[in-house]
Order: sequence, then C-alpha cells, then structure tokens
Amino acid sequence: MEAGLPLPSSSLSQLILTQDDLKKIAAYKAVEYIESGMVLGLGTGSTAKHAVDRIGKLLRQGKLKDIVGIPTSKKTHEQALSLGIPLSDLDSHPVVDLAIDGADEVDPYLNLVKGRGGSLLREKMVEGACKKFVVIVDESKLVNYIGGSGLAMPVEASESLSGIWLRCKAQNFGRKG
Ligand SMILES: O=C[C@H](O)[C@H](O)[C@H](O)COP(=O)(O)O
Repeated sequence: MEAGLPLPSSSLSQLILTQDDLKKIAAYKAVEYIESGMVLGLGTGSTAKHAVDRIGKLLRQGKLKDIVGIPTSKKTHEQALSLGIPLSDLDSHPVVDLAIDGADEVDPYLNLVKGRGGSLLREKMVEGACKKFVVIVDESKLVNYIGGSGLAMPVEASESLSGIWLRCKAQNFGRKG
C-alpha cells in the first residue's frame, strides 16, 4: 500500500493494514512537521526508515529544500546518503530543529524505551539536542508500564558513563571528585 493519506473513507472498512502499513502512516504523518531549512535528527529502525524514505522523496520532488539530516546510526547514515539527503553532525549543528524516531515501548505517561535497535547512545545525543521530538510507533509498542513488553531492555555501559555515575555518587556522599 502507498500510504499517501488521506485514504478514501468508502474503502476504509475493507482495508486490512499490516503492521508495516501502520508504521508507514505514522512516519508519513511525522514528516508533515518538517519545514524547508530545518536541521533534522534522523532516527533508526523499521519505523524511522519510512520517515527517512519520505524525506528523500519530498526532497527529490522539490517539496522540501535545504534540509540537513543528522543520522542516529550508520544504517540510517547509509540510507539517507543513498536517498541524497544532505548530512551533517552535531559538531556543525549543535541544535536540531526536529527529530523523528521510533521507540520500543511507550507507557501511558509517554515514557519510552528506546535502543533495542542498538543505537541508544547516538539517539540520546541527537534527540537530546532537538527542539521538537516526534516519536512514531504502531500500537504494538504501547505498554501499561515500562518493561511491559517483556522484551530485552537496552542498557548502555561505557567507561566514561560509569565515571560520571561514580562522580555523582561521590557528591551524594558529600565528597568531591
Ligand atoms: O535503537 C533503535 C531505536 O531506538 C528504534 O527506534 C527502536 O528500536 C524502534 O525500532 P523499530 O521501529 O524497528 O521497532
């Protein structure tokens, strides 16, 4: 199905949408928030991929102009390059106008689990620098509580991060350094 909304209402009752169709519809809706000239955070995963495809198409059609994309993974970098989306990084563009990405879980308070696709750290860097963050999910990602899917929980570990944690802990005990 080509998810070019709106769908004709007469055929709605006969449509059976796949999970991928739903991802695409959500992704295309998010892309409507993009304006020419924006610096965009480009998410990772099977849902965000539809958004990146759509951005590439709108650029080719001349409906979007002067977009700069900041990818959140090597895979997204390669996809965007193949679509001709101009790319940059946070050093050159420390403020991102809008980021679009999927999520692994969303609870009723809009808390998220992200990173099951393996790009948690870069996503946090890019999406933490954005003015607006649009998260696109199909209903399979909705949970009553974080962890409710019962699937793996992405965990981030690095020497520098544990260093930060140790420093915070030391300060809590009233020590410096
Ligand atoms: O690291 C991956 C990202 O957080 C993805 O946005 C997340 O895993 C959702 O991916 P998908 O859209 O493929 O379900």
